[in-house]
Amino acid sequence: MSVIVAPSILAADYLNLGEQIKLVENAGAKYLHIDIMDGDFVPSISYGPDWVKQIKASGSKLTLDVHLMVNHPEKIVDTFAEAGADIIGVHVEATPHIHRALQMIKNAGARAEVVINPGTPVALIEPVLYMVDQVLVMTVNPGFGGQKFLPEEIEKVAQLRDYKKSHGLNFDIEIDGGVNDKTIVEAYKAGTTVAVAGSYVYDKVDPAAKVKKLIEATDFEVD
Ligand SMILES: O=C(CO)[C@H](O)[C@H](O)COP(=O)(O)O
Repeated sequence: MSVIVAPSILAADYLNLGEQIKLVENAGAKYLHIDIMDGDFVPSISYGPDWVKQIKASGSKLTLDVHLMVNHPEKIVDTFAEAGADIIGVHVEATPHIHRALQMIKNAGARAEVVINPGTPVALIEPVLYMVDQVLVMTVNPGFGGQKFLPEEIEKVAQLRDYKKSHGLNFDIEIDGGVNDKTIVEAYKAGTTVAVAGSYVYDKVDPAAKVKKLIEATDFEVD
């Protein structure tokens, strides 16, 4: 068993996006991570639902893992589900209506993900863990690629793994930010099942080799 690799297109070469996606898919990535940034919840602005629609229509078999770094995500979850998002992640910090936002994602036929920032404890999302398919633990503060991995976030992964076991739940645990073939190892041991990697994969050198390295680095059994 290895971690599921989710390359983040934030660091990709946008003028050759189709090719960049094929490279990681052929190398063994199963998910493609698409960061939606609104310039408000996070300082940056990225792209919108048309990107998801076009990637879906490109014939890629990758699971489209859409991370909404936006305030009031419940206003746009339907739009992204219609565009073809397979997984939609919403930040607990971005809305007073996290339960409703997750319900909307599920009603729209996508997999529901709740996301926590480094400053947010796991306890804050415990009331909604029974209804999610995936939890994303941010291992950097969201908004920018290329930041340094925060090792203290691994403890939250372990807490979530223990919660899953003690409550008989089966959600995936994803990490995002500063992931490389070194930082992934302890996070995988703690219970990470999906790893987002942006700049490590798409550093313009050899994205396929980087995906393979992440898979190889986690090619061992954990309980
Ligand atoms: O959510 C994110 C930043 O907020 C991204 O997924 C980002 O692409 C991660 O990049 P890197 O792997 O370079 O840290």
